[in-house]
Amino acid sequence: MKQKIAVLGPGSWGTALAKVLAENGHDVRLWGHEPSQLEEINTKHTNSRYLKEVILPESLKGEADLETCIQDVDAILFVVPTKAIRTVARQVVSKLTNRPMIIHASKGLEQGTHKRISEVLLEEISENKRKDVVVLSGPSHAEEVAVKDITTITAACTNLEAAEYVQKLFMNSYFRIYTNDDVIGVETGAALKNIIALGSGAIHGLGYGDNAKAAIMTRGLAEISRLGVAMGANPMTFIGLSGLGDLIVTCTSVHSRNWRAGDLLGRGHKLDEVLENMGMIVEGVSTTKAAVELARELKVEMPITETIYGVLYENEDVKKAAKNIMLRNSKSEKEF
Ligand SMILES: NC(=O)c1ccc[n+]([C@@H]2O[C@H](COP(=O)([O-])OP(=O)(O)OC[C@H]3O[C@@H](n4cnc5c(N)ncnc54)[C@H](O)[C@@H]3O)[C@@H](O)[C@H]2O)c1
Ligand SMILES: O=P(O)(O)OC[C@H](O)CO
Repeated sequence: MKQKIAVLGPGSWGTALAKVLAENGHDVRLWGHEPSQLEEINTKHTNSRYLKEVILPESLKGEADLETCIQDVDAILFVVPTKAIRTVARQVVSKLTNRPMIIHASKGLEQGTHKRISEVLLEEISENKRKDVVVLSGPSHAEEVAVKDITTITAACTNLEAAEYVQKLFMNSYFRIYTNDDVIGVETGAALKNIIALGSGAIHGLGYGDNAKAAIMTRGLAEISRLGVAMGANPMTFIGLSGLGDLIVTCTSVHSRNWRAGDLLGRGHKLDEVLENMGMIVEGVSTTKAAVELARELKVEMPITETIYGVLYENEDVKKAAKNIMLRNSKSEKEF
């Protein structure tokens, strides 16, 4: 059934997801705070800063006024960077007139609180103002979804009916959605893979080969799972789309902003310079800080994440860091 949907965040991912929804016949409005970008979406049907050469459906409307955008919608999809989730949720809650389904497709952990995004949304949008909160996550670069390349991702909610509602909204011949009830596992896999992608890019930038890439992905998955399980996740979720699947795509694709940022760091560029040139969100940088703090608090060993933290926040030399991690005390692969 045709649904009215507000998409908040007209960056690469918000635009690609809004395009899928509009192509599926839904009434979609895309909200952002850059008037010229919304004007471009409405007149030229493009969003050239984020998705070059992609033509958007004419039915997809850009909307500058948040209140108008969320008026009477069946669902609201949050796709702003993690650092903006709480602020945007607060803006939304004061303007809600009905009880929409809340969906989010962002990947990260909140700075300071270390909360998952769905936790922030549940905290800010009280139950009487919304239906469930559903997480959308998996191996999916916006650039490929926007040209209808085949993609599979996960819709997660403890209420499977809500996850199935979201599955139906998005499913089509190039975009396949699976459901999952392990929200913690799906969100932690999504957030933490960006840290490992930074490392995988750095390894490439330093000139190491495929063995090193396989090593960081495999041992990275081990530490993602360790922290995720300590947070309450089902370990099996980490070999699914939102875990291993997303780790593979982010650690191997040139589309990945996290991988590209890591590659530049490996080549000796400074973090500030890398982030300035990227022009889009690189979630792994702030997630590294939140993950290290959380791992220390929960007493979970995360040597790769700690090493990347040293490079990002303590000015450690990336070349030396790569050597040092290889020379840590020997251990068994079976130690979880
Ligand atoms: N790009 C992808 O392929 C992809 C895929 C899956 C998930 N994600 C996740 O989606 C989230 C968004 O990523 P993206 O790639 O679209 O980022 P982006 O940098 O391309 O775009 C971010 C958008 O959010 C807007 N924004 C930022 N702060 C805002 C605020 N306070 N209020 C309103 N709008 C604000 C920006 O104007 C921009 O339109 C991230 O968490 C990312 O990890 C991205
Ligand atoms: O471009 P990245 O590194 O933010 O990754 C995008 C998506 O999360 C890949 O699934």
